Amino acid sequence: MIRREIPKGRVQSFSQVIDKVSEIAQRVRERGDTALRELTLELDGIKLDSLVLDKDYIDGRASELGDEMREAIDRVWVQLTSFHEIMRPPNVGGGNGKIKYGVIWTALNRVGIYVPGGKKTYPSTLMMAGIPARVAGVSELFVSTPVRNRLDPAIAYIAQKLKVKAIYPVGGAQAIVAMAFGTESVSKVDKIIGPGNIYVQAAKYLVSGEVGIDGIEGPTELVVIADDSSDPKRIALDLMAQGEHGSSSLLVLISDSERILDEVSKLLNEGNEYFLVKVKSLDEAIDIANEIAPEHLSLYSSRAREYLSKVKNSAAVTLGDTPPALIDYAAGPDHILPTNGWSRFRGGITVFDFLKPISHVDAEKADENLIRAAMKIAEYEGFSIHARSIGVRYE
Ligand SMILES: NC(=O)c1ccc[n+]([C@@H]2O[C@H](COP(=O)([O-])OP(=O)(O)OC[C@H]3O[C@@H](n4cnc5c(N)ncnc54)[C@H](O)[C@@H]3O)[C@@H](O)[C@H]2O)c1
Ligand SMILES: N[C@H](CO)Cc1c[nH]c[nH+]1
Ligand SMILES: [Zn+2]
Repeated sequence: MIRREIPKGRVQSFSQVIDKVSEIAQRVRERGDTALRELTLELDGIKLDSLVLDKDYIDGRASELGDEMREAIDRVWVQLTSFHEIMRPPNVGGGNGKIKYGVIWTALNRVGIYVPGGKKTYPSTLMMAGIPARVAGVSELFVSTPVRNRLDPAIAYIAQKLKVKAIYPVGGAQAIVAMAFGTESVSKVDKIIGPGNIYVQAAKYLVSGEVGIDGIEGPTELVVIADDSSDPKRIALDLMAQGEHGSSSLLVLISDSERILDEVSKLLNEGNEYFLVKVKSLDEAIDIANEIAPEHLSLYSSRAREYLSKVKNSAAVTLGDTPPALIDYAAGPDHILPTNGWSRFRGGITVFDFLKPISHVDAEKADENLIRAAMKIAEYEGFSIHARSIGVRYE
C-alpha cells in the first residue's frame, strides 16, 4: 500500500505486546525449562527434545554446508573483522598533577546472542554479533535461535567458527528471559545482543534491569532520500528488499522530484506499506529523516557526501548508488542497528557493546589544593567520614 505522507510512528509498539511478554517472562522465571518447552510448542508449534543442541549434531549440520556458502562466509568474515578491529579502543592512561589515572577496556564475560528466525533464518546476524564480540575478547558466547525442523547449516558453521559454548533452539521473548535469568539448561549471561521482532525487543527492554542489553533493534527501517539523478528501479529494489523482512518494516522515500516518486510508486510490490513524501528541497528531506531517526538511511543523490554532515539521526548511511543491503551482508559496519527512534542516541553494534571501561587511580601523592577541594565538597554534602578518610592520607 502506498501512502503519500510522512509516517506518524512505527507500525508496532511495545505497548501492544508488553502484557503478553510480561506473562511469558513470569512463566519462564517460575518454571524454567518446562515453560520454555510449553511456550515453544504454543508459539512456534515446535516440540523440543533437548534445550541445548548437541555438539555432534551442530558439527554434522555444519558439514552439510556447501563450499560456495562456506567461502562466502569466510570472505565476509574478513571484511567484518577489519571494520571491528579499527573500532577497538586502546587502554589509556595519564595523569593530572600528582594523580595517575587511566582506563582499561575489559571484555564482558558471558554474552547471549539472539539470532532471529521466525520468518527467515539469519546466519548473517550471528556473524554481525559474534565477530565484534570475538574482536573485543568476550570469554563465552551463547546463542538462542528458533529452529524450525533442523538447524540452519550456515548458523552451525558460523557458531563453530565463533566457538560458541551452546546453542539453544528457542526463539521469541522466552529465549531472552531465559538468557537473562538462566534456567536449568540455559546459562544466565551478562548481556544480550541481537535483533528480532517486537516480542523479542519488548522482552529485552523488560529484562534490562537484570542483564545488559544492546538497545532496541526491531523491524527493519529504511528511509531513502533521492534526487532526480537517482534510478527509480534501484530505489524500488532497495525499499522492497527491506520489505522482505516482513510487513512491520518502515519504508520511506523522500524526494524533491515528482517524477521519481511517481515512477517508484509504479514499481513497488504489494504486502508492505510504503510512505512516499514530496519535498521542496533535499535539505527539507534531511530534516524529515532526522525527525524519523531511521535505522538505515540511503542518500541517493549525486551530492550525498555533502548531505552526510547534515544527518543527525540514523545508524547506517549509504551514499549515492551504494545498496543499503550491502551493509546487511558484507560492507563492514554492523547490520544490528537501532530502530524505533533509538538512532537518536545510539548507533549500530561495535566492539564497545562488548567492552566496559574500568577506570583506575593511583594517588599516593596528591596536590594539596585538590585534596582540600575534595574534602570541602564531601563536608558540604554532609559526608564527614568521606572527608576524614581522604584527609588522613595526606596530613
Ligand atoms: N534492526 C536490526 O538490526 C535487525 C536485524 C535483523 C533483523 N531484524 C528484524 O528482526 C525481525 C525478525 O522477526 P521474526 O519474527 O522473523 O523472527 P524472531 O526470531 O524475531 O521472532 C520469532 C519468534 O517470535 C515469537 N512470536 C511470534 N509470534 C508471537 C506472538 N503472537 N506472541 C508471542 N511471541 C510470538 C515466536 O516465539 C518466534 O520464535 C524482523 O522484523 C527484522 O526486520 C532487525
Ligand atoms: N536489514 C536488516 C537490518 O536492518 C539486516 C538483514 C539481515 N539479513 C538481511 N537483512
Ligand atoms: Zn535487510
